[in-house]
Amino acid sequence: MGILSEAYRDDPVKQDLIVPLDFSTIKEVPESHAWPKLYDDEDKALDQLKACISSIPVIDLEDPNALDNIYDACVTWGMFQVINHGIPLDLLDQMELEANKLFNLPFEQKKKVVRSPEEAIGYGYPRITPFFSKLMWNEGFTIMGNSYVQHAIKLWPNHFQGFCGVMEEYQTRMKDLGNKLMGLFLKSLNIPESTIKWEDRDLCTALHLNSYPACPDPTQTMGLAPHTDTFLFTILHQSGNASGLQVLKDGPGWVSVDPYPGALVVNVGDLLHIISNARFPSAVHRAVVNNEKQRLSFAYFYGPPLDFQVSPFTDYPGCEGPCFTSLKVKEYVSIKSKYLDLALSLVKKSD
Ligand SMILES: O=C(O)CCC(=O)C(=O)O
Ligand SMILES: [Fe+2]
Repeated sequence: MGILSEAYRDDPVKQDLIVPLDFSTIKEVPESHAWPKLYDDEDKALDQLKACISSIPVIDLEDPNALDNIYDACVTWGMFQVINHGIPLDLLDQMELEANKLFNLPFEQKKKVVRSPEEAIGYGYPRITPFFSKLMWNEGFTIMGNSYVQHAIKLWPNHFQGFCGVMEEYQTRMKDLGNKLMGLFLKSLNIPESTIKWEDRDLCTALHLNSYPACPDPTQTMGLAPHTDTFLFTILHQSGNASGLQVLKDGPGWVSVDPYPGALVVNVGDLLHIISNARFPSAVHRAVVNNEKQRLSFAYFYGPPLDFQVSPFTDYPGCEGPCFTSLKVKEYVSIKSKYLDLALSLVKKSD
């Protein structure tokens, strides 16, 4: 955790881009959060049509064809949903209860655990906020390792154990699932596991809880601006009661990724894009909001140790050489935190 904070320390964020609005008191979208109109009724109808003709695949991890399905989904979408993933559904329910408990605290309480300017952990607006001229309709809480303990004690001095137990269990289960998915990604790309080796305890992971409060005019604001995730891949749980996640696809444009009962969303991030030598796209995605209910999502970011050297794997038929320079994870994290969506192009090899 310390090392990742180091990577962020060079770029402290201004306080007003960290502390969210007290959304519970807001009756209309303020100028600070008004993005150019996102969609109108025609777009909405089009979205529904697109959802009928193309949607990201749902893959059963116990299906004998899971590996081929994962490869196809990653090449086509950089994203898929998984079922039979081994995460108990009641743990997902408990996560929702705990996240609700946190985000529904009075604003003054939540401010006690606000992220400090050079850190990645704690409560606040998304960390990508400084790259956009408008603020997002989102409040989040980031956990790395056991950082949640100090925060939970501040929030609930006498009953922090419930929150802590669930966060710990969730991270342990996510890491196991992450290891399993990592093995499948490598297999699907024909990359020998021996070329990508690290100690489990050194993995760089983070858990980010997102809350998107119901919004008086969802067409006017953005829940989470378009981005790619930095690490290898992300495992996302979205609460079942509201859609919001969208993935960008050549052709149809923004395609909704609606919650599928019991499924988790998995998306390719920048580092897997680099390792796959651009065979897997790093999924560009965003979240929109709705005017009826709060939406929650939990993103678990799975990354290699920060000292790991990331190199494109080029030993496959038809490969014309590496598309990216090889670099350490912490170097890439630092480039990403300075340049966001330009980061991948900055590490691209010139012809
Ligand atoms: O809320 C969502 O569906 C997306 C969250 C996300 O992309 C993130 O936290 O990086
Ligand atoms: Fe994301």
